[in-house]
Amino acid sequence: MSHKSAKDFFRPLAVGAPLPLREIPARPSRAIHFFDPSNEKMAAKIPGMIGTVDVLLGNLEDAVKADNKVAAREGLVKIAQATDFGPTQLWTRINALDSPWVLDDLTTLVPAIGEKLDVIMVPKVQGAEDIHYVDRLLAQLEAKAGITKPILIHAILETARGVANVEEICGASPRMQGLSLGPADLAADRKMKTTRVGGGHPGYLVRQDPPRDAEGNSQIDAQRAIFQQDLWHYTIAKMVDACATHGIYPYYGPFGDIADVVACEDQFRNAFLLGCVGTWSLHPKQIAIANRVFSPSVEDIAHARRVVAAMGDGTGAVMIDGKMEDDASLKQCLVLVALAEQLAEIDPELKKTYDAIEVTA
Ligand SMILES: CC(C)(COP(=O)(O)OP(=O)(O)OC[C@H]1O[C@@H](n2cnc3c(N)ncnc32)[C@H](O)[C@@H]1OP(=O)(O)O)[C@@H](O)C(=O)NCCC(=O)NCCSC(=O)C[C@](C)(O)C(=O)O
Ligand SMILES: [Mg+2]
Repeated sequence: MSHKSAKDFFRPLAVGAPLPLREIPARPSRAIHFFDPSNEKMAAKIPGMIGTVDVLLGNLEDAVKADNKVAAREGLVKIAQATDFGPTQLWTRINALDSPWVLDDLTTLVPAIGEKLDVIMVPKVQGAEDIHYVDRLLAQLEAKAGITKPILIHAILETARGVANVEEICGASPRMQGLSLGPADLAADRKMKTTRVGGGHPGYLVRQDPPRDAEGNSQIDAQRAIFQQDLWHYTIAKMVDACATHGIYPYYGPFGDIADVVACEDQFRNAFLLGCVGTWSLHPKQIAIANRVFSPSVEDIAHARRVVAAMGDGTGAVMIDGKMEDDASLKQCLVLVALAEQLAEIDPELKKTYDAIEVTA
């Protein structure tokens, strides 16, 4: 097997293409909001959403009817050309690499709106070879169109092989920006026996042991607590480790039960706590949930700042409220403080909230 030299990653893959980035910027992306550019009612709402959501994503793949694929592509070009996105990022999800639409997606979008597109999400990525294909093609198209900044790639993990190859996918190109979980396709590909788009399942549970009677016999019919488990824990944890290893960003993905805003918030928060930086929003009402969950809470920031203040030069151990804090808990607190600072830069309301926190001794 041949390997690139380390320095090859810093050279463009086509003469005249922009230089690859050495670091992926940590731009806030709490919610990646999906819209179908062929749906005129939905598309009309997009300019008004700028500034209220971190990422707007024109979706061309699944959830867009086959008859509307060309209209979606052309609709995205029209919206992007006519709109100043200000602080909001513009992403797209192209069709799958084995579909009849993807080549036209790329050869249309890059020349027409390549300067405005921050990230291209590639669905159903199986291994590094899929990223290499898109990487080279993007470089050629960028060079031809005179694009000045490299368009980044985000891969959706939605096949068993993609999950098995997650490490090589993350490291396949300096364009790799991050990963999202694609729970619906992944469930189908793995032959899981669920029928939902993300979220939990009441059958995936652990049950409390049965109580015993005076003779020591198990009372299996007694009332026992059950604890529903998270179907996605393994995959998300694997994604988080692979992304952290490669300096890129993990995201949860879709939560299809739009009406169940409570369970949606729980699923998002699990991902936030495990290390994800954001999630998807399929419906306008999921944006506020994502923004709330993926912004550190006032309590967390108040505590983090207290630890930072108490830890002085960052070494040693101190007691705060009966708990030991040391170098490693300080590092966790610094993750939260840094995230709050990034978010405050783009979200004036949040800045006011964080600025108002008083640090107690
Ligand atoms: C769920 C649906 C059908 C409910 O659509 P609805 O019309 O029934 O909803 P509504 O509550 O009646 O809508 C209220 C208003 O909001 C608008 N609206 C509604 N949604 C949006 C939106 N996203 N962006 C902007 N506006 C939106 C809608 O047009 C309407 O406007 P109106 O008040 O003027 O009548 C609709 O929200 C929708 O199509 N959302 C996007 C779905 C999507 O992108 N799915 C693909 C991603 S998930 C996936 O692919 C899986 C994955 C990763 O690949 C894998 O796990 O394998
Ligand atoms: Mg999918």
